[in-house]
Amino acid sequence: MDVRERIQALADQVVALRDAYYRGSPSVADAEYDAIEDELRSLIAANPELAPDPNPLEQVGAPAVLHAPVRHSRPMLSLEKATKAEQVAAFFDRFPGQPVVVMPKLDGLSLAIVFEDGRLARAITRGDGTTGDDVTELVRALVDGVPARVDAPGRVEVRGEAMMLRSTFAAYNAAHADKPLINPRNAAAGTLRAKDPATVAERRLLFLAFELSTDAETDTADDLETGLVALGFTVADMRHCADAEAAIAVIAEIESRRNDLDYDLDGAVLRLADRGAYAAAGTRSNSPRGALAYKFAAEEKTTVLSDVVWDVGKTGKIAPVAWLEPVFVGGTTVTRATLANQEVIRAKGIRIGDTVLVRRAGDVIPFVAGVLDESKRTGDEREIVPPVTCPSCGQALVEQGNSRELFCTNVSCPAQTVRRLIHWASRAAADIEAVGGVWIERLAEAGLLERPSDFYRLTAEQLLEFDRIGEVSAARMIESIEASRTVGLRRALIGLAIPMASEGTAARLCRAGFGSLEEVAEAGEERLVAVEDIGPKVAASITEHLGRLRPELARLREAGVSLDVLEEDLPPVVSSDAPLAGKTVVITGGISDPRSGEKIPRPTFQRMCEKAGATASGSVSGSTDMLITGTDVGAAKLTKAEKHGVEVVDQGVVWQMLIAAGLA
Ligand SMILES: NC(=O)c1ccc[n+]([C@@H]2O[C@H](COP(=O)([O-])OP(=O)(O)OC[C@H]3O[C@@H](n4cnc5c(N)ncnc54)[C@H](O)[C@@H]3O)[C@@H](O)[C@H]2O)c1
Ligand SMILES: [Zn+2]
Repeated sequence: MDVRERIQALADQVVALRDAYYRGSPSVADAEYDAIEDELRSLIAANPELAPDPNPLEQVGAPAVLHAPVRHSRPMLSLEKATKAEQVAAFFDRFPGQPVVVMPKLDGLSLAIVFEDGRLARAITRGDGTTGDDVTELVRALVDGVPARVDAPGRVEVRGEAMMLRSTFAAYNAAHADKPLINPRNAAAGTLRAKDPATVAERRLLFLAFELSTDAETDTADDLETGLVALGFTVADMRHCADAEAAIAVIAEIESRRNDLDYDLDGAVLRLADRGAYAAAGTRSNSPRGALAYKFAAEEKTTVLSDVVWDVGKTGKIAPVAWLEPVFVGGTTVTRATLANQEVIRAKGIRIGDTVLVRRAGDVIPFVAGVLDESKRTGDEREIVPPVTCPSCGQALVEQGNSRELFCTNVSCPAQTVRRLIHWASRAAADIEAVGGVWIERLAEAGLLERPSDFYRLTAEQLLEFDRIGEVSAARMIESIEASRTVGLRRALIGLAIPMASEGTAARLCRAGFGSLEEVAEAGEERLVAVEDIGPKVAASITEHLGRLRPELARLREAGVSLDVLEEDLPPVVSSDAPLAGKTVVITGGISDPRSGEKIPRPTFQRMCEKAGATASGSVSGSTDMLITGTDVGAAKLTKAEKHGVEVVDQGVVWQMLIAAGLA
């Protein structure tokens, strides 16, 4: 194929892929689409005379199907892309002396919100950049962060991104396993295409603002962020940077914090902070000159599903694991991903041999989001058939719940035994660091390990029988096991892998006054449900399983393993004049000691607040009294705090209280 043909083929592909994407059913991952655009861009740059006409790279979006078309006051453009530090430096060089803000490039859906004489008049999607869809009613009903009124006369237009939070996305998919959403961006776009807000009520969105334009006579701040905040908007997290070096540092920081946020971002945006300067910089055919997008590594890619293996877990659950052709996604090479359960596989229509979309975003385990383009099928794909017997012990499996999860109920199933032993030795439990999973498996095969208490009977002599264990490693293993005898109530309970009992459950039992694992085993369901956040199902599971494990608890005790509550797991002793007495607090952002500037891990700071009488909770809700903010606080948390009328207090104020009370 000559260059002319290649350019035409790529241009056709770009048009077709955009069309599918803007209709809501992308056929490739964004990273793959971007690669096609990049190739086309560089071929055209090298052969400008061969540029196709029209050139899709000079157009925005796609002529989407519009229900209620509205023309934009000014085009809604794309952004120029950068991937290198030099490009950031070149941007600063173009605008000497101009202040620049750096903010996350939010991976949602752009909206223009128009106010007339203070009232919300219209909300419009980007569409093809010139004409978008009127989605005012949907925005009023479903999008947080768009005020119904602003205190400004004339015409005010605010642009920004409508985002589905990752937590909303996960909750929706958990509740609708039969019809899962593929990713938050697509979900946001789909929400604003709905005919009736009631049908998508569980798919709330959050609007984060990043652009402001007003009539000449309207007196608002020159600084973009100040202007948006004054109008009452939640603003994309903007940071002023004086030079390229500072901007590059902020970009790196945004990328490193990417996993801590509750929304997807696919890069960072640099933009002139002064509204007048941004407007004066003007535009190219499809992007503003006063902004630049720095792209990060993709969190979604497509790859081939080469097989599905059914894995036996520590509670006997048999879960499908996707074996993938290696793919670089979310910063690492992924070869395995979860497929949840047989109902999810069925709902998504996945087959072995399919090209699947793999997502690894935030702290979640990589998972197969679905099949994007069924037309890629060759006919050689195979159906995924769930097993009827346990792959480890051969016992017939039982199905549980709506998602028809499969379980092996054989208590002496070898695969489960090994998983439980590995779990006992894991960091969150007994933390037997020197005995890894492979050795646990060998020791179990050799008949030396069957239950947690067996670890404490192992001798160096027994270990030395194994080919690849020498004196030094045998001694290390024994020492590591020895040290784990002080495991205590909380971590022992975690280590015993009681179904439905989480790490939080174990912590709450300790704080509720239980002194030992035996006491929990004897408590009975009634006493257990009295503990905060422990429901009847969890209580029943604890009672049943700890009852069955009574002989094992006795063996652990006999081996000198502590199953008593440890001082570190008890609630701190609070004096009556404690400065935060009775307050429920949420801590967010980076924490550092104002006296030394030293970074303080959040659990350490939380512990100090608890000593000052506070009860710490993980998320802002109606029962929160105070949101304690450190550095780089996400906009979503602040919006939520505002919504619930929660007092927002800077960490500095709390540090002063803690220091004055002698608690820090
Ligand atoms: N998978 C596919 O087949 C396919 C097809 C077409 C497009 N796409 C994807 O769609 C995306 C759209 O590309 P594009 O060129 O239209 O948009 P872009 O990547 O150039 O970004 C422009 C958009 O970024 C948004 N944005 C987010 N945060 C912002 C901020 N802080 N400041 C300013 N703008 C901000 C705005 O909504 C703006 O419309 C790309 O990520 C591309 O990969 C995918
Ligand atoms: Zn089994």
